[in-house]
Amino acid sequence: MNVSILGGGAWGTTLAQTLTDNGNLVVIRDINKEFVEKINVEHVHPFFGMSIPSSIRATLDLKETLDFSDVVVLCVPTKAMRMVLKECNKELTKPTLFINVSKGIEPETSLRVSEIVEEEIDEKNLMGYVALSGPSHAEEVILRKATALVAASKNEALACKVQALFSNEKYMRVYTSDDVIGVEAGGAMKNAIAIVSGVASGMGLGENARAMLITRGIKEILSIVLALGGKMETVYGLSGIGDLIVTASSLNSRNFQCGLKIGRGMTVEEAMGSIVQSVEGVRAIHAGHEIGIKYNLELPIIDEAFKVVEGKLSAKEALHNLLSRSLKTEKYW
Ligand SMILES: NC(=O)C1=CN([C@@H]2O[C@H](COP(=O)(O)OP(=O)(O)OC[C@H]3O[C@@H](n4cnc5c(N)ncnc54)[C@H](O)[C@@H]3O)[C@@H](O)[C@H]2O)C=CC1
Ligand SMILES: O=C(CO)COP(=O)(O)O
Repeated sequence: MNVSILGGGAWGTTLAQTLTDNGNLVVIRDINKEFVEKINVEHVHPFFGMSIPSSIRATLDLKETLDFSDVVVLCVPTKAMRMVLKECNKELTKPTLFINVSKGIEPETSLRVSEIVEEEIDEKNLMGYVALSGPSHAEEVILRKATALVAASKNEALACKVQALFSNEKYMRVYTSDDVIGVEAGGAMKNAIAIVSGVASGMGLGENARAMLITRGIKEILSIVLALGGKMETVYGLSGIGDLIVTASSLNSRNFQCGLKIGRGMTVEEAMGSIVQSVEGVRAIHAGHEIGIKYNLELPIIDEAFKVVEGKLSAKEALHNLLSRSLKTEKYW
C-alpha cells in the first residue's frame, strides 16, 4: 500500500525503509531541503549516511504527501506536532489513518498526541489513530536488527492493520494493545527518566545510582500513566519499561546523551543545542511536573529534574534532595 511519512529524520527515514522492506510505497515529507535531496538523489539516510531503498521518495510538499495515501505516519518532534497537524487539516481531502511514532506530551496542555490529533483534525478527515511505540533506536532498525514495537488503538482492527503493515519475519515484530493512554504516556515519560539517568552518569555517579533512578523512575511513570487513565500492565510492556531499558543507559539515546552533558556541567540549552536530532525529554520533564501538580502526584525525581532543567538547582543539590527525603517502605503502587 501507499504510506506517507511526515518527518524524514532519524526515525521517519528508518521506518520508511521498514515499510519499503514490507512491500509498500513510501513518500516522506520533510522541511529540510538537504534531507529531501539526500533521500531522492543520493538514496542515503540523512543522519546515518547508509544506503536506503531507492524507491523511497521525499518532498518538501505537504499536499503532495497527503494526497499520496490515506495512511500518514507522524514522525516530527512533538513540539512541532500541533502546527504540522493544523497544516495537514487544511490540505486533507479524505479520511486518513494517523499513526503516531513521536514520543511526547505537550507541556502547556498536558495533552498526548492522540488528543492533539483529535483537536486539530476535522472528524471527516480522521479515519482513526494508532500509537506505535517501543524500544527502537533508529540506529539499529536501519541495520535491520531485531526489534519489537506495540501498536495501540481504541479501534482493534486499526491496531491490527498497523501491526501487519510494520511487522516482518526478518527483524520487526509488532504487538497490539488497546491502551493508547498507557503507550503514549509511558513512551513520553521514559525520555524524562533517560535524561535523569544521563545526568547521574555525567556527574560521575555509578551504576547503582542509575539503577536506583531508573527503578524509582518507573514508579513515577506508573503514577502518571495511572493518573491519566492508562493501564499498569502497559508500563511493564515494550512502550514502558522496554523503552526505558533501551533509552536510559544507551549512548544511542539522545535523551541519555543530553543528560550526560548536563551532568558534566553544560546548561540545558547548551546540551540541547549540541545534539542535532530531537531531544524530547526536557519537555517531558516539564509535562510530568505539570501533570504531577494537576493530579497531586508524588514525583520526587521528576520534580527535582524540573528544578535542574529550569536552572533553579544544580544536579548535585537535586541528588542531595532526593537522598535526604524521609525514609520509607518500598512501594510501587
Ligand atoms: N530516533 C529514534 O531512534 C526514535 C525516535 N522516536 C521519536 O520520533 C520523533 C522524531 O524523532 P527523530 O526522527 O529521531 O528526530 P529527528 O530530529 O532525527 O527528525 C525530525 C525530523 O522532523 C523534521 N521536522 C521538524 N519540524 C518539522 C515540520 N514542521 N514539518 C515537517 N518536518 C519537520 C526535521 O527536519 C527532521 O528531519 C521523536 O518524537 C522521537 O522521540 C521514536 C522512536 C525511535
Ligand atoms: O525512543 C527512542 C528509542 O525507543 C529513542 O530515544 P532517544 O530519543 O533518547 O534517542
